[in-house]
Amino acid sequence: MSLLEQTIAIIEPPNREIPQVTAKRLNQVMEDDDITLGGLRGLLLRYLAITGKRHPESPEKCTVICCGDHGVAEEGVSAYPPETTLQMVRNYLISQGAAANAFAKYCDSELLVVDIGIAANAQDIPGLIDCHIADGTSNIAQGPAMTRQQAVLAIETGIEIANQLMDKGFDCILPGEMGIANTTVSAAIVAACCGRTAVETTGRGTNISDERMQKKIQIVKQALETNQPDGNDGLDVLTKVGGFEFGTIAGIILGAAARHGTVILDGANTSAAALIAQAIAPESISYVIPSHLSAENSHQFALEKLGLMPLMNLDLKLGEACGSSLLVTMLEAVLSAWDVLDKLPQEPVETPFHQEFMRYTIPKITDKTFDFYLRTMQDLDYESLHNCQHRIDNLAKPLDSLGYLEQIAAEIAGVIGNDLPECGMERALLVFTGRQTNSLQAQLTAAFAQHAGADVTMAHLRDGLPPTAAFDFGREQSEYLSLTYPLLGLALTELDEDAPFGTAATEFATTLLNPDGSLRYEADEFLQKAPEAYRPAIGAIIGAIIAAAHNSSFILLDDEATEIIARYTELLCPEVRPYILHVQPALLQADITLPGGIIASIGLNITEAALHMLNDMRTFADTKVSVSQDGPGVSKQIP
Ligand SMILES: O=C(O)c1ccc[n+]([C@@H]2O[C@H](COP(=O)([O-])O)[C@@H](O)[C@H]2O)c1
Ligand SMILES: Cc1cc2nc[nH]c2cc1C
Repeated sequence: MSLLEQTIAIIEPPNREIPQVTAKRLNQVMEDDDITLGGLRGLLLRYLAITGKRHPESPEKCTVICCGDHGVAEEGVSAYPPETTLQMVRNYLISQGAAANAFAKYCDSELLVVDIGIAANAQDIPGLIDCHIADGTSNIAQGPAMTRQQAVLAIETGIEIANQLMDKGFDCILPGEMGIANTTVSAAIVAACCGRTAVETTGRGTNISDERMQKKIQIVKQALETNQPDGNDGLDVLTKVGGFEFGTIAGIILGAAARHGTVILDGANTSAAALIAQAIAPESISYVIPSHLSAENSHQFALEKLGLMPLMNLDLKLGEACGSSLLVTMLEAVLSAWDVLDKLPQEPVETPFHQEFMRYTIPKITDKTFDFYLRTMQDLDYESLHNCQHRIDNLAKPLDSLGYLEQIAAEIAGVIGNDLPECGMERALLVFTGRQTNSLQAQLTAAFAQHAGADVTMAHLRDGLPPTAAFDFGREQSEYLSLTYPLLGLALTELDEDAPFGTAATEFATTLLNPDGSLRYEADEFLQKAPEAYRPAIGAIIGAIIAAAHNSSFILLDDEATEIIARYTELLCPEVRPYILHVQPALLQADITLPGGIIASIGLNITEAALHMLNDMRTFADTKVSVSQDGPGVSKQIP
């Protein structure tokens, strides 16, 4: 039997009992079905099924960037010249200033770079793993990409990589790829495997112009017509319209699945590779975890066919394991929360929160106080923002390819007035609570905050005072914290006596939003329309937002209740808008309904990734990578 056949033969379904008992235990401890970890619960159960352990060790991660060239590049389907593949490989291993380097560092993953078919002699590059099959594939618009033997070799190389990594103790692989023109290839693979047209699956790749996009669609169409790949035969698809790196990633998935290892998918290209693995051995996909939805058109179809739901949409268009690096930190957070939950109530962990209590006195607050804040609100430092954006545009990646992460980094530069905000900035969660905090909620808040490196202040609200008192309490707490913490998560919890986690978000949504999700009231009337019991919470969050923005802190929002209050605050005071990061559902589509700072903590992790991009990546000029020759990158990237 060949290595491929042997591997397919031993892939078995993942463990079924562990996720079942875990789900039962979660239901038992969390009590309330309405208030859930949402998509984090599915992520946890899937990972436990893969590992077959109730409490696995933290994942041992390895990022593997598979690099190959594509004959179809000669059709002019990319914004960058073909030699960019080799230049980026030098960047990974010599300059070490690529997104792959920054994100591996961010999530503490080992980084490997594999030559599976670069169209150049790359042997002088230190550390490059030589699995070279050929100098690039043949042009798929003219005929098959490779021979069937080469396709098997590409896949078996991936299996061997997975085996070697598992032997060394790695159990979580984050595949990535680099290959100019390979989004033309993935568009063809997805069209073949998902029964879609070239128009549906072709995307902008490295951010190409409208004109080139039309050309690219025609080339994908031609590749499909010329080769007639059979979508049910993974090897046929790979041979005819594939690329070497797609075969290697498919092999990594098969090899990891055979050894009960995890593979976290990144964008459209790794998902196209997963379609090939699925066609060869459907069960292998049980060992795969999705991360984000790429902006590349083919991705949604691939994920649908794979039966996978991503938890994030960050508008990423890059193949260097960026989204998977973010997902793995979310996985680690939920694993540590699960460790804590499963030991309750016998062994609670410490919750080292700073406690603050609202006074009984009524502060002298008038409209003038409010006006003072609004009149003296600082403008963003637009010079820092623009300088930061200029650096981001010139980091060695296609223009805008890191999507919302780019926006977050530039916005923070503007908020704190520094062209290059550093990694590891001080961060805190300010959580307003309506009563003595329920111990389970406190344990969850502590677990997620600790993972995000955030200090926590529990700020206790009191009933029976006018909303101005709560406004002043929120203002005061936030003003104090924002002196020390440039990153500040704002959250609510425990507002309702009867429900252990509170039902605030649902009630906020039903009373303050229209059925289509838009805001129901004008800014100045919403406080009167809000349920009486929640007015202190609303006042406190408004006060906290305005004071944090006033003191130039970057604000991260939490559950739907804080989201709604923030949206009204933005109506009331549009100046606060650029200071606020909306986390769920803007970036995170996980339907987490637990309040108490869990979503804000994930927002802090996303922010940290954006800062790693900004600090650890290097520019085109530094790394000698070719700049864009087409599309919006032409006017912005400097060689
Ligand atoms: O995987 C994705 O979602 C993805 C989306 C857009 C671009 N890419 C990266 O962009 C490169 C291919 O783009 P192109 O335009 O040359 O086909 C390749 O090196 C990929 O890693 C990757
Ligand atoms: C052009 C280009 C394409 C890429 N694909 C993945 N990383 C990349 C980086 C650059 C610079």
